[in-house]
Amino acid sequence: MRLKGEIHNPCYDEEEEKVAEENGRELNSIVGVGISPPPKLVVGYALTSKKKKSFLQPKLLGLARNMGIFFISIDLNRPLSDQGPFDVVLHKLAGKEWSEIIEDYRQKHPEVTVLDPPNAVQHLHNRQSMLQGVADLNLSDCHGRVGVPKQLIVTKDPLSIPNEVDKAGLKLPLVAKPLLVDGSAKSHELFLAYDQCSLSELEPPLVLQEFVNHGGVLFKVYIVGEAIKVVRRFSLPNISKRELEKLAGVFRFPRVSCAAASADDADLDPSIAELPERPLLENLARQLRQRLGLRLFNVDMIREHGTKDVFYVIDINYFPGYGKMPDYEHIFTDFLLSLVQSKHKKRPAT
Ligand SMILES: Nc1ncnc2c1ncn2[C@@H]1O[C@H](COP(=O)(O)OP(=O)(O)OP(=O)(O)O)[C@@H](O)[C@H]1O
Ligand SMILES: O=P(O)(O)O[C@H]1[C@H](OP(=O)(O)O)[C@@H](OP(=O)(O)O)[C@@H](O)[C@@H](O)[C@@H]1OP(=O)(O)O
Ligand SMILES: [Mg+2]
Ligand SMILES: [Mg+2]
Repeated sequence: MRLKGEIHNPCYDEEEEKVAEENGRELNSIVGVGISPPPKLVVGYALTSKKKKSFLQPKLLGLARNMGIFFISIDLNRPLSDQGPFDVVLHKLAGKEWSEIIEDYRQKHPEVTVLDPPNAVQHLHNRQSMLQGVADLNLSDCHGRVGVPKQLIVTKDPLSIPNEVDKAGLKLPLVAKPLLVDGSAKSHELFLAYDQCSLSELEPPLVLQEFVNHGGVLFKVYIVGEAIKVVRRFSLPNISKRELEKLAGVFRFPRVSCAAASADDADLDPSIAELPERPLLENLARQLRQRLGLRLFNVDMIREHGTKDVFYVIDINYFPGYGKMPDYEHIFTDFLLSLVQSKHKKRPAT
């Protein structure tokens, strides 16, 4: 017998199919034979193949299985309500159609924890709404200040950009980022602009953000429910005044901070590498969690070079590359189990 939600999905590669089948087979035998206790938690997932590979690693699946957590692939060709039953649905897929499906499912199945609500995820698909409100967070008394670099949104007419930048008082160099983040490679194509005239070469819609010197180190703050994990990553080096005077043009740069190579073990200047203080991160994460209505995201933070505690949030990502987060399998399984526990707590005693 096959479990509901396990019918062949053409998006699968063979390895993924095997993982899901193994999970399902085991779940069946546990439920059917009745030797082991029933699974505590069934997690349905709808993820891209890239995400399945990086997230559903054997170390996560193995630990989860031992804890009674089973991951089942959602079949995108069948109605979601016919699959499961799930306790949790994990999802990251692009497109309006999927958002509507998952929102409809959420409304009809309030007993299922959908991670995360599509309208909240949507908020991060636009680099303007993504950072809205970060500067207003109340982080006083909290071991540092957190802001957003000065930025300008350009939606049309590239020829007007130099003038708009001038009017807005934005200082060069600028980082140009596509306004919309839709999971495509194009939405991660970023440029550094060294002079005002060349800005008209850029393709709106985009965000122009002041480049903040930060010593070439970035802090990735991963959030999984209540848990926070921060890692250092390599980033763009400082740009000196001299360099700025010498250079003109817009230059595309690669995805520097996405590389799995962490800067955690590098021999770095301590004033640059020192992690933001824990109370600051806890406060930031708590407020962002509330404000965004999300439980799975990460925040890219930089420290203004030459300061001890002036930070900027430059990017927030939904369901980021947790596979690269140290200890992610324990953090994730603990989080999933905490969802069942909080559900039980909410249930009225009979
Ligand atoms: N305002 C800024 N000042 C200095 N460096 C910046 C700034 N904005 C971006 N960067 C650098 O460019 C990189 C990419 O920027 P950003 O994180 O906004 O793009 P992204 O495509 O959303 O990245 P991700 O892969 O994390 O989703 C950052 O990791 C950082 O190294
Ligand atoms: O590529 P990875 O798996 O590492 O994860 C990256 C993730 O890609 P994926 O969701 O397709 O996996 C990106 O998502 P989209 O914006 O493109 O939707 C974004 O969240 C990055 O910030 C993540 O890198 P990290 O911030 O964790 O270093
Ligand atoms: Mg980023
Ligand atoms: Mg991003």
